[in-house]
Amino acid sequence: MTDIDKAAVGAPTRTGEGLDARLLVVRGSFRLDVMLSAAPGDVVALLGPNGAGKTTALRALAGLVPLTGGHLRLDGEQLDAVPPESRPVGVVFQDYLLFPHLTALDNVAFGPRCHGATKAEARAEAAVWLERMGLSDHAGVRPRRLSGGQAQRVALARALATHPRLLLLDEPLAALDARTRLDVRARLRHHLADFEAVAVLVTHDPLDAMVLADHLVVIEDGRIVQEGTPAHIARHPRTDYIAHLVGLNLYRGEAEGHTVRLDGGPGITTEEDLTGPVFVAFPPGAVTLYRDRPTGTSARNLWRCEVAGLETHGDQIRAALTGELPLAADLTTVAAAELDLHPGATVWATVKAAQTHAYPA
Ligand SMILES: Nc1ncnc2c1ncn2[C@@H]1O[C@H](COP(=O)(O)OP(=O)(O)OP(=O)(O)O)[C@@H](O)[C@H]1O
Repeated sequence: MTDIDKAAVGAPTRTGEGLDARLLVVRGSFRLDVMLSAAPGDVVALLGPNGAGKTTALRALAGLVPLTGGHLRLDGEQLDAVPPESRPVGVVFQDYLLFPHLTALDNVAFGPRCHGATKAEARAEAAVWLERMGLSDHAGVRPRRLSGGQAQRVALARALATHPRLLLLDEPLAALDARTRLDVRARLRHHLADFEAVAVLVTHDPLDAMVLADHLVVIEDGRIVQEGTPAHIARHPRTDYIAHLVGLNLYRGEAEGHTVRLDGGPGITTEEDLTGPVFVAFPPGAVTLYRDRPTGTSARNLWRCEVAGLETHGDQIRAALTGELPLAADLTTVAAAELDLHPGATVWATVKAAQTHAYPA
């Protein structure tokens, strides 16, 4: 099954429920052209580097940026021409965008009120949502007295209180510090699991995407370069950007049996027996480094490299290597000291065939 086949898992149902969109937006020299489909209950994450077009896609779904072409259907209804305020869409922005002069309760009540509820109904609904967010005690508080995590929970309550058929989240955790982020991520996961409509999340952070979404859409330069489940994408990256995100060395070449000949580079011996264009990936932790050419190693892959740079990576040292094969290798601080690694040092890198993973390109 290809990645595009896998996308069908999140396709709208035959009754037309869910999201079915082709977003074509031209802004100056930038062109976004992405197809998005999702069934009710799906959480889709748009992931990609700066300037890839994620926010433009989200704003197009919200109606804040007009479509240059394509279509946008939600639960069978054509939304292209529906103004943003009339769309059944809830939006949560990175910087919350709460009304500073309204209390938390009235911020949340604003959503239902705009959708026609009476003041009393809207406030009753808002109280329920604040309670679900664990914020009943803060109902009378204005935004400037809320922490970042609390403000983001109010913003989420405000979006959910309108019972949107499409929930859009633009980098919802980006403004939070690491600890708050953990807490809000866990809560968000819980609320998204209960959410019965389609949710689309924009993020830079692979962890947010992996934890929160069941379908990832990776956008680079206005186009979808890969989509599928988080587990599939983490194991089968198809671009350097994704490989880097999930922490893998990635190469492209031509397989003949257990050997993959890289374009203009050396061969890699792999576990898989394949023929034709393939990707080969292996984690930096699978690389063993030696200062002298090792003898008697059972590893099938051996390359002569040069250390280009060293940086700490968690409790490990990550070495960037150039030479026969550019690669990243992780080693302990003790090992790095024993090998006397420094930029410019020559090293030999080995990787066992069993630790590589090859798959058709
Ligand atoms: N108002 C605008 N007018 C013209 N071009 C714009 C406008 N806003 C954004 N762009 C361009 O559209 C492209 C996509 O931007 P967008 O903000 O959608 O990317 P992104 O993936 O969300 O990036 P980031 O992660 O940095 O937010 C960029 O090249 C940007 O320069």
